[in-house]
Amino acid sequence: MKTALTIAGTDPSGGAGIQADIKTMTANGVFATCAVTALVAQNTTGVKSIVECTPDFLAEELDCVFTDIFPDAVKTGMVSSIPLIRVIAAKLKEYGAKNLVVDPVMVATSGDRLITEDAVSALKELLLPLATVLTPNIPEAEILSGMTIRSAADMEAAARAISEQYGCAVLCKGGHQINDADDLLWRCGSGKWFHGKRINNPNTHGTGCTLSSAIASNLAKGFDLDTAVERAKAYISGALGAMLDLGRGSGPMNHMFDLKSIYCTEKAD
Ligand SMILES: Nc1ncnc2c1ncn2[C@@H]1O[C@H](COP(=O)(O)OP(=O)(O)OP(=O)(O)O)[C@@H](O)[C@H]1O
Ligand SMILES: Cc1ncc(CO)c(N)n1
Repeated sequence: MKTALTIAGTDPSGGAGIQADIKTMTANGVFATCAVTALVAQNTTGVKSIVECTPDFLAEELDCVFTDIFPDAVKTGMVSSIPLIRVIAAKLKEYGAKNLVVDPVMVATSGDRLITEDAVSALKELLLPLATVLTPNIPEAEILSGMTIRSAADMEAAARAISEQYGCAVLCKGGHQINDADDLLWRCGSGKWFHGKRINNPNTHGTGCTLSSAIASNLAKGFDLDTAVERAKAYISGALGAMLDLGRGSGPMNHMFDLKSIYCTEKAD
């Protein structure tokens, strides 16, 4: 069985963060492992408080995974602070991690910060250059590119600039700002749009975590990046389309909407 590792923060309400990542990886047919960066007391209405793991503890978590169940792909989500980013970058390099999906998580849907302001430059300098693909939403793409994004053409310009600066592919998510379900993948000097059908579901807690984990799962299974994105979009559309309605805020999706296909998605050689 193929394996994937998520390095991220927690969500006790289960719809985002490491909990969403593990559900997504499982539902996409890979064995999920995880290293926690921060314990986040949050639910569908917002973040209450954050307790970070120490850098030494995170390093030990990563050693435990990499020396035992080596991941076929890795996803990073909430990386929280400079000392944790340093550890993550060092360990990814030390172990030669492959198929790295970096979700540059900055602010939760609720508006709460999930990375300290001073750590954004460490994220750029240390983590982005290691990525196979980055998955910024519009506000994150604006911060990474220094550009203002108001249109699909702006998304293309920003994704291209970020891709050229950090030497990796960039999936700029249209998200809730521009066209909800249409995302642009910039790779190898050209762009490709992935059009999704907009689903009228206000419960979008954890969509970013879920998409990046689904991409990592499909890379782990050996699909190329375009196909991995295509499959991840189909998965998130299914999870949103199941119209789960839980919690008092923007609720979680149904990650297990299609349980019967879980073990039938291995890539045919
Ligand atoms: N209403 C919708 N219908 C269909 N697809 C959607 C909808 N909303 C978001 N998506 C898709 O979900 C994926 C995640 O995008 P989104 O922009 O929501 O991420 P995000 O802002 O990083 O998420 P988060 O809210 O977890 O921080 C993208 O592929 C996007 O196109
Ligand atoms: C831990 C964590 N990571 C990412 C997000 C963004 O959805 C969140 N709410 N919580």
